[in-house]
Amino acid sequence: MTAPADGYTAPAASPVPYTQEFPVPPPVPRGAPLTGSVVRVGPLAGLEARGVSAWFGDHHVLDSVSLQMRAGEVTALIGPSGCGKSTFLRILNRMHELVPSAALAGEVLLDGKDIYDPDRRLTEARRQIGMVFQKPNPFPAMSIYDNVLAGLKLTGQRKNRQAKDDLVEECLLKAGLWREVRDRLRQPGGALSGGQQQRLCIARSLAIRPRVLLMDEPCSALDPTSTRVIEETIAELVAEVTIVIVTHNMQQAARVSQRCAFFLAEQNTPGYIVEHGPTGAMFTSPRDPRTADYVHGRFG
Ligand SMILES: Nc1ncnc2c1ncn2[C@@H]1O[C@H](COP(=O)(O)OP(=O)(O)OP(=O)(O)O)[C@@H](O)[C@H]1O
Repeated sequence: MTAPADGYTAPAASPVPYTQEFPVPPPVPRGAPLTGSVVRVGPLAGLEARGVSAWFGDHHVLDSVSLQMRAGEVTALIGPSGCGKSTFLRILNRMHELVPSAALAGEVLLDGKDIYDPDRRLTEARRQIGMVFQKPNPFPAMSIYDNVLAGLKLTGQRKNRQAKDDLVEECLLKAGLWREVRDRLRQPGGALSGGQQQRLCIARSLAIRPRVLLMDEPCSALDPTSTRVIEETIAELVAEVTIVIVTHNMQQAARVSQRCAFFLAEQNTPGYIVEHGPTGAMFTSPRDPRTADYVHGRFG
């Protein structure tokens, strides 16, 4: 990883206290029991970014971002458009390097081990750290059943029929979709509603047993009811997979996350983290007035 030298220094956060009340909605209960047979995955894993900077060609888009995303928690990345949240998320599972002009510096540690270590395989990092995108992207002509299993082929895993059936049920159950589709598993994924397609994508991600799930505005294309279902799914999943979510919806960040990081890119400077901490504190008593302005919708 190479870093162009550009002499940029991130502005220091202001210590001005902020006291206005913010109506934080009640959080979705975490780790509620799932109905059905659930096979637990491996131990929970934490993710840590250390001094991550990113570029697209000469465009410096992230500057020295450090953040701990704790095991078994939902961390929400918030901030105005263009401040580098999606870029940061894509760095967390080595997708950033798919862009030909992209460069980065820093470390991303999964359980203390750098996923960018040259001795570690790229496919292993992507298997352990799954991604759900803004727009649901199931394979539209492929059956619901085969969509769930699609990642297995990519990772070279082979299973017998019974093991596949069990895995499909388990993942659809965890994604909150099983009851709606159990009688039509052979129908195409493209025939589902947008919200159902997004849950199918979550089920597909879970089938390869990730230790971290990255979600890039997973509800932005969905109606409020589907959004609520996905949020409940997130609350259940976090008992077994660490989640990092980018959202523009402050109510959603408050509902689903235990911790928040506020990103900002001011006046054509690269994005950086102004402030991060427990979600309740970020919304009710942020340390920096820019955080307060953002979470109260005064800009962005
Ligand atoms: N593939 C790319 N090639 C070149 N520049 C890019 C690319 N992807 C993102 N950028 C630039 O990087 C900066 C950060 O973009 P990014 O999408 O990470 O921000 P964001 O905070 O996620 O924005 P939004 O909330 O609108 O999705 C922007 O200036 C954007 O134009």
